[in-house]
Amino acid sequence: MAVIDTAARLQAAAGQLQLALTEQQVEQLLAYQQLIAKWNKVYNLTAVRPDEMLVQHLFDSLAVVNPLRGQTGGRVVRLLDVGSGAGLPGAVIAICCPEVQVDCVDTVGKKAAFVQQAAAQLRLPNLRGVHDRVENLAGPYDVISSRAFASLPDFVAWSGGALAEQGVWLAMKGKVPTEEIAELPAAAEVFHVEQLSVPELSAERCIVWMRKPPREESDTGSAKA
Ligand SMILES: C[S@@+](CC[C@H](N)C(=O)[O-])C[C@H]1O[C@@H](n2cnc3c(N)ncnc32)[C@H](O)[C@@H]1O
Repeated sequence: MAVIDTAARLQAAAGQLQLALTEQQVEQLLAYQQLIAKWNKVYNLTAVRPDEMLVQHLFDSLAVVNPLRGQTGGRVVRLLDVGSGAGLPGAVIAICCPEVQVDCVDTVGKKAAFVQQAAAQLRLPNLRGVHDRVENLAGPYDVISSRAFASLPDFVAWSGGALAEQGVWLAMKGKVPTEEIAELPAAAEVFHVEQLSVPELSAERCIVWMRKPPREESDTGSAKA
């Protein structure tokens, strides 16, 4: 009964978010949530209680899927989810967007191993768990996402080396982080702050979209002396 209720809530949330999920994707999302709940004690994945995971983890992550598609236009892209923990939002993106190749990086080996295990069990060839510090990754990735990871200045500083020249950062935040935006280094600029509405959640949520500023001619070495 509980499973049926959960599936119905998930379908309703997907409808609210205007996401067309296949039956298989709904099953994968529910199975993913169950995997987190099952392995949480062993892998120390999340402090969120099992009965809160549907909204706080799944719905929250599902809310970024259409905004992401708005940026990529449905193209095949590489996405790096930084400080991904149990795979949030990376695993949810991998389930909903087969065209997105998702790498979830975390410094904690157990968490990266969990994502690898989830990818195998859920049969997701586009999902990979990477055990490393983001600072060590070179990419290039078209999109770099994070949720509950770090301040915006730290996020872009640590992951900038892995972002493609034309790539974008997708930072999931609660209230618009005005102070963090003001403290961004010159190497990153905000081009959009997108408000999100998460089903069954009254808290504020937004995406801060950032990119590398266009290079000056002098940066490219093509300017005349
Ligand atoms: C608060 S958790 C957020 C997990 C997940 N994104 C979520 O929303 O549930 C932050 C994660 O960042 C990881 N982390 C911290 N510094 C990191 C770094 N330099 N590179 C990769 N992962 C890092 C931690 O191990 C931790 O799992």
